[in-house]
Amino acid sequence: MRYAQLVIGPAGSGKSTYCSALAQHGVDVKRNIEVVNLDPAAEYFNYTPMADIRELIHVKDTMEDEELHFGPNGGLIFCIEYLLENSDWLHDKLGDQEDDYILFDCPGQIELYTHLTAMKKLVKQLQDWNFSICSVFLVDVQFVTDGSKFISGTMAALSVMVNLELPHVNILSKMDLLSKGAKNKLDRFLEPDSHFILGDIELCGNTAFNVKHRKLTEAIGKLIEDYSLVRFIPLNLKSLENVGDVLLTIDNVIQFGEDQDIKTKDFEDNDDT
Ligand SMILES: Nc1nc2c(ncn2[C@@H]2O[C@H](COP(=O)(O)OP(=O)(O)OP(=O)(O)O)[C@@H](O)[C@H]2O)c(=O)[nH]1
Ligand SMILES: [Mg+2]
Repeated sequence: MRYAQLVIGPAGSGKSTYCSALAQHGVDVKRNIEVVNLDPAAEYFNYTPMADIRELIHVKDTMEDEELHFGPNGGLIFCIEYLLENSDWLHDKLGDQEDDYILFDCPGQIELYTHLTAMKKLVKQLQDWNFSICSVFLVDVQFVTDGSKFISGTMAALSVMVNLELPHVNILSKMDLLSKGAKNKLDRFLEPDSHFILGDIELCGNTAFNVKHRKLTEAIGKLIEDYSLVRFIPLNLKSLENVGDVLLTIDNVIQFGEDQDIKTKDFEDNDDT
């Protein structure tokens, strides 16, 4: 078995920073964590990738091509489909090391995860190569600090979960940037309590539309609460302990380390006899 995190989320949510921080954390705790760059338009990241899609195809190739003439978003989708058609390239780059742990740093176009099929096909390919994989959806915490934004962030997470059909972890990134007041408020959101979230939704006038709209928001809030549909884990990359905890949560989801535990236990049992 091999292990992977599909690191996804909106543009600028901190995916590449997360990947490089986790790779560095791996070095600190003597764990091998590799990163693969899957963003064909990436300009800068702070890690040494074990594979980089830009070596295969760059989004500029698709935009400058006389026949294709894509814009940046269409070009990106073309690149991911091109990668799927040339999966041998990725297979070679990934090698076949048992117990490998790889982060896939994905592009920031949210439509790739909410309704297009290219990412799903990529996931299927990785599973066929024996990867235990989960999606890690990053949301910039600064975009969910009031009630209505929190609900819309939650709905975005939910549509990604439904589309990818993978074990899934939602992360609130950039916690280090949050003020103390905002942090306290967020704590109330994180214990799903739709009444608190709803109390934080501003009503601009009591027009018939606003009243209806509020009812809808309440219904969605209640649905999320009653079914515990979406949970977020806050991540502060500046806290070593927090990074370790988040990694452990994800390890459990992809069952990383379970074999090792069993092996250790067998050994201990043998010792007793
Ligand atoms: N303070 C702080 N800044 C962060 C953190 N994570 C990311 N940033 C900053 O946010 C910006 C975007 O970060 P990236 O890691 O490039 O985000 P991304 O999701 O990879 O962006 P795209 O690949 O363009 O979609 C950069 O300026 C980062 O320095 C964080 O945990 N704390
Ligand atoms: Mg990036």
